[in-house]
Amino acid sequence: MRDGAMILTVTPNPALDVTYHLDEVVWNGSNRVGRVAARAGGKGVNVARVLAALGISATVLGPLGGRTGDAVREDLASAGLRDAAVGVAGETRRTTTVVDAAGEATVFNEAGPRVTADEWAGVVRTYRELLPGARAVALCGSLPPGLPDDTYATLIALARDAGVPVLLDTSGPAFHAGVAAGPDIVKPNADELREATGESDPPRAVAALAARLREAGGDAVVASLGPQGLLAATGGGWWRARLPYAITGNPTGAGDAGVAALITGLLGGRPWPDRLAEAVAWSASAVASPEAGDIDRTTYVTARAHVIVGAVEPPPDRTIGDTAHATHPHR
Ligand SMILES: O=P(O)(O)OC[C@@]1(O)O[C@H](CO)[C@@H](O)[C@@H]1O
Repeated sequence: MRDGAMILTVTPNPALDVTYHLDEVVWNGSNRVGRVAARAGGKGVNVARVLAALGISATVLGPLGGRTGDAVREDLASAGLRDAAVGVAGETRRTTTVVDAAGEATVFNEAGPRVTADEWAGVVRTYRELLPGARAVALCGSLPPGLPDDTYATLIALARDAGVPVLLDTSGPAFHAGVAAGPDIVKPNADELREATGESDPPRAVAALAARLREAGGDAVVASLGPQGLLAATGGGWWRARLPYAITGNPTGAGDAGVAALITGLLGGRPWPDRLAEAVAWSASAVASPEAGDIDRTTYVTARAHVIVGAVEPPPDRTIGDTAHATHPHR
């Protein structure tokens, strides 16, 4: 571990996250919005925000452009987050989340601006410069139009060459290509698992993905299954972690809080059951806070005391791959 160094979060498609809070949404009707929040977002930004709240130094990297990009930069600065963003010509996107009083959230994510190869080369250059000072890297969220499917795979290879542990949280073809580059941890949700493996049964899907990840030199699949909690397949065993009760609020960003906890656990070399319990509790604390990227510490404390973590057997008809692959110093 590099003392005094930071966690680098990469968000290729950052956003100005706009959240509308209403008592009740009338679809096909006209709605009066009770409260509006607009802040810097995108998955890696949320991860950095949570890390910062936990007292861990984080740097945000990604392309930003136009007035929306300026608004994102300003918000990052006012949140005290270090930003290594690279300027691009296209206008940074907005996302809109509509949350009602029952905690039902509907998310509208714009595609984002087209990022050119030259512009992305600038981001990769900054990434290379920051890697030697990073304790870990989190690669998070969708790719904007214009970037190839192997964008994350390239960043993973660079991190591995530099000996920096890396976590990948994305979907679609970028996820497929990223897994093949062997990141230390991947964190798919139920839809991403199904999409990546063609399996609808989560344990079988996790087993299939874990086998693929191990083959590529990676280690752990931590699947977030909503109210059913986390299912993790690691080189050291399988675990399920969940809360015995439901949390209502805004679930947007809950996965990002979980990612922040997983990275913290990775750096501390904590046992997996502990890392998963932390991830579930911080995710719960994110649901209980109104905006993505925020956490509610009271909810964390209660949730941490109630998380149930247990070892589980992998599904019998699939292996999870050979655990005797070369071990990584950070695992
Ligand atoms: O379009 P992506 O990159 O997949 O997701 C973007 C996004 O919905 O994810 C975060 C919640 O995880 C929001 O802050 C953010 O805007």
